[in-house]
Amino acid sequence: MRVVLSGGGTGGHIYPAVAIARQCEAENPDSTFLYIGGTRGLESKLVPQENIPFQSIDITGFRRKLSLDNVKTVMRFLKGVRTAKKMLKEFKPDVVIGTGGYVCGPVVYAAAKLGIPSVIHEQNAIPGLTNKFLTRYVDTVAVSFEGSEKAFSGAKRVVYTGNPRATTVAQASRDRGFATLGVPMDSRVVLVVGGSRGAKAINKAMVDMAPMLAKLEDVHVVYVTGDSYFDETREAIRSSLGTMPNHLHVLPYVYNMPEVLACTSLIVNRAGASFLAEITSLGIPSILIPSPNVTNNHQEANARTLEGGGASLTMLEKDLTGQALYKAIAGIMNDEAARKRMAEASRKLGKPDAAEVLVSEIRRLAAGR
Ligand SMILES: CC(=O)N[C@H]1[C@@H](OP(=O)(O)OP(=O)(O)OC[C@H]2O[C@@H](n3ccc(=O)[nH]c3=O)[C@H](O)[C@@H]2O)O[C@H](CO)[C@@H](O)[C@@H]1O
Repeated sequence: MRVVLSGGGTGGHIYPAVAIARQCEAENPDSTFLYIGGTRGLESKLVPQENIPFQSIDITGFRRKLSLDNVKTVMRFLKGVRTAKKMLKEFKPDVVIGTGGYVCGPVVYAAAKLGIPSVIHEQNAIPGLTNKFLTRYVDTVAVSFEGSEKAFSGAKRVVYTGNPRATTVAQASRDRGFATLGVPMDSRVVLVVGGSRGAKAINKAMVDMAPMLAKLEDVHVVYVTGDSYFDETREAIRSSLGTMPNHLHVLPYVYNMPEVLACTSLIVNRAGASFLAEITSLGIPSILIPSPNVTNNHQEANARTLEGGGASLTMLEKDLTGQALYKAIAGIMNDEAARKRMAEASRKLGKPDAAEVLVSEIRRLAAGR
């Protein structure tokens, strides 16, 4: 099968596309791929590292307010469609898959216009702008939440698949997670992350909380700042504590996140949909701090779903302080029964076979059925 993948901007749109490629390969090692991403998104760095052939087009997103920039965006979109058509005619895919983010707009639209079977995968319960626009052009919309089908009125076909990244993490090695972190096997690990790009508010709370962490017994705190905040955050912690404690591991980014998640006891995070699919696939309890700066406040909706199921605590950014975060972490890590109950509830919300379900839909389309 010849497959074009497109999605980007942030990790939450890129990794599901990579997970689809891995599942296609596992089922048929002769599968060939082309990933079409944006010139400026995180995908231009991550996809080549995954050894998936990568080509880029120049594209920006729409602003919600009327502005001159939107005129330029329309021009770039049309140019993007022309470029994508050329790439597709050359690669001759059996199927084209978009996983959200601006860049998949022109690529999936071009595929539909050329009559190539196409699919979009939506990670959130509320669709993003690009996927909403593409809904009426594609053959299938694959959704991550059961019941979110109704958000895609006008689609030819909507299928509940879950998020394919759930399958990747379900297969990851826990031992390799401990080994790459350099902590003893079976340590209790609390992982703190601010989505795929880091989050200033979480970084500030972590700096304030750092002196309290020594009170958590037998716990390793792995704290991922995001590339662009790494130096300043690490320095702030060092200067507040005078040293970097052994049980605190500050990292800019984690490239083998599935393995690190596999050895995590509790996660503190934003509430991006791909991350949530991953942590429920593994049954990890969580404290979620939804980003207040996303379309339709969809991260709070994501977080409330997990909280409602008993898998998570939601902490709104306006209530986030070092003290409040420490209290929430200690409350869960010092109460093993509560942590286990949350873990069980988290696992109940997971869908670890998502990639298989989605790839079987992709095969059906590629075979022209
Ligand atoms: C600000 C914004 O618009 N965020 C959106 C974006 O979030 P974002 O890109 O942050 O997405 P998620 O939090 O859902 O996923 C992040 C992905 O990056 C990976 N990862 C992250 C950090 C790291 O160090 N290493 C690593 O590999 C995670 O394992 C995960 O696969 O896409 C999500 C869709 O999925 C949306 O729900 C989010 O609202």
